[in-house]
Amino acid sequence: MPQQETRKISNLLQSLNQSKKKGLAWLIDPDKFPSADYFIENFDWVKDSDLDLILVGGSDFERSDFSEIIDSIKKISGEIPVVIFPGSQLQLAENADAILFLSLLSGRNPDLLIGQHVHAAPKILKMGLEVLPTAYLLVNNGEITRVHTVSQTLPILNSNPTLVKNTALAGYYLGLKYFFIDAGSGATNPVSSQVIESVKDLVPCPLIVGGGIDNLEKLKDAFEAGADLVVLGNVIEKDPGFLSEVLDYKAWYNLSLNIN
Ligand SMILES: CC(C)=CCC/C(C)=C/CC/C(C)=C/CC/C(C)=C/COP(=O)(O)OP(=O)(O)O
Ligand SMILES: O=P(O)(O)OC[C@@H](O)CO
Ligand SMILES: [Mg+2]
Repeated sequence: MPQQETRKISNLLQSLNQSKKKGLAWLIDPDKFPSADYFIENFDWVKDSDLDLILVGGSDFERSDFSEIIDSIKKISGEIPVVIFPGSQLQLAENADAILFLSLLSGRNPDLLIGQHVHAAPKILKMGLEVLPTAYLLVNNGEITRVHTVSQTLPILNSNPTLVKNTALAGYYLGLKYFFIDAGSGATNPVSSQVIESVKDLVPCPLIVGGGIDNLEKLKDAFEAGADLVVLGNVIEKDPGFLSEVLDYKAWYNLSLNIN
């Protein structure tokens, strides 16, 4: 029987959702992972920060050293959970703290709705990873990013919040517990506030938002629209210093929630 004893990340996401405090996740793309030394030199301070989560995954990753990369990340993560954000069932490692068990609901590619999952499930059971059943929706202004190409699916349009809502509701009725709306890595336009608000109003679950969020204004828009956890990837690759700036902003934002 699967043992679902560890619920550390589940509790973390639920508590962000219930407290209305905002969380930040840093996405590390293993394809672009520079070296363990680069990480320690530039990000050793992260273990003492209030970063909520580190996600690791990529659309194209095919190397066999996924768990070595996670080991290197663990050197700078301290108590911050390291969670797999898998592009495929090849991105699994038992030294991670949990896995986003994604089903790509915005598309109609059966392999990403249930196929990869059947291959991954017995491996995950053996590894004893905490599993986070997650509805994954790609939503943007029609741009084709890497994840669309790899998944052979089209995004739902920001201009069609009704379809996003109906898709999220179907995911909720299927029993999925976490919702991740992603514009795609490096998207020019992030998920719109209207889309975030409409899912937030409908689904009483932790809401993760990412893709193309590359400045504080876009981060603020996502927080205000109702994202519980915002994912940043490309912007940190381009400007590692932005991570500390954004963490300061999150601290200020959460403090202002207490005051208002
Ligand atoms: C449940 C398991 C084990 C697998 C299923 C995995 C599913 C459904 C994946 C959905 C489609 C997919 C390919 C998602 C990839 C998401 C991801 C990790 C994106 C990270 O960003 P990149 O797109 O690699 O960024 P760059 O374009 O910057 O390289
Ligand atoms: O790299 P960015 O654009 O921040 O996107 C992060 C993540 O949501 C991609 O799946
Ligand atoms: Mg990638």
